Amino acid sequence: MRPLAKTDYTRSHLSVLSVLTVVSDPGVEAYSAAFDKQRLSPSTYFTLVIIHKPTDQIVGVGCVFIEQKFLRGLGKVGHIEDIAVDKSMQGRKLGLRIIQALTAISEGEGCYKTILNCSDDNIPFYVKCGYQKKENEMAKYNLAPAQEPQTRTPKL
Ligand SMILES: CC(=O)SCCNC(=O)CCNC(=O)[C@H](O)C(C)(C)COP(=O)(O)OP(=O)(O)OC[C@H]1O[C@@H](n2cnc3c(N)ncnc32)[C@H](O)[C@@H]1OP(=O)(O)O
Repeated sequence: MRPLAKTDYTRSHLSVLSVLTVVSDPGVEAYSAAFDKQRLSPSTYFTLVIIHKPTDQIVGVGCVFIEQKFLRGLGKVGHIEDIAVDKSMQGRKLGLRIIQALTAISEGEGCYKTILNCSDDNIPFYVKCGYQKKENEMAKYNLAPAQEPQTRTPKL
C-alpha cells in the first residue's frame, strides 16, 4: 500500500473505481491536472492505493480528506471517500486494510472523528472496520455541474 502517484493513471486507477460507479476517462492530462490541484492543498487529500506487485496494477483504492472546521475548537474531521477493491480481489481484507490506514491518517492529522457515507449493503463491512451507524445522509445532485468553479461570490 502506498499514496497515489501521478503515474497511477496507467495502473488502472480509474478502472478500479468503476466497481463504485460509472467512471468516465478524462485523459492523462486532465487526470494529472486534478492530481496537481489536490497537491496545492497540503495535508488535505490523502489517497492510498494497493498495488498488485506481479502486474504493477492497482487493486484497491481509498481516500480521506481533512475538513478544517470552525466548530469544536477549530477541530478537524476526516471524510472517507471512494473506497474500491477490484472485483477479483474482494474478500481478502484489502478493504479493511485501506479503511484502517485511512483512519490512522485521519487520526494522525488530529481529526476528532472520521466519517463516511455508504449503502445499507456495506454497513456490515464498515462495522467490521470499527465504524458505527450515526444519523442519515442527505443529498441534492446538481444536474448541470460546471467544469470550473464559478468565480462569482454569492451574496449571503
Ligand atoms: C465510503 C465509500 O466509498 S462506500 C463504497 C464502498 N465501495 C463499494 O461498495 C465498491 C464495491 N465493493 C468493494 O470495493 C469492496 O467489496 C468493499 C470495499 C466494500 C469491501 O472490501 P473487501 O476487500 O472486499 O472487504 P474485506 O475483505 O476487507 O472485508 C472485511 C470484512 O468485512 C466483511 N464484508 C465485506 N463486505 C461486506 C458486505 N457487503 N456485507 C457483509 N460483510 C462484508 C468481510 O466478509 C470481512 O469479514 P470477516 O473479517 O469476518 O472475514
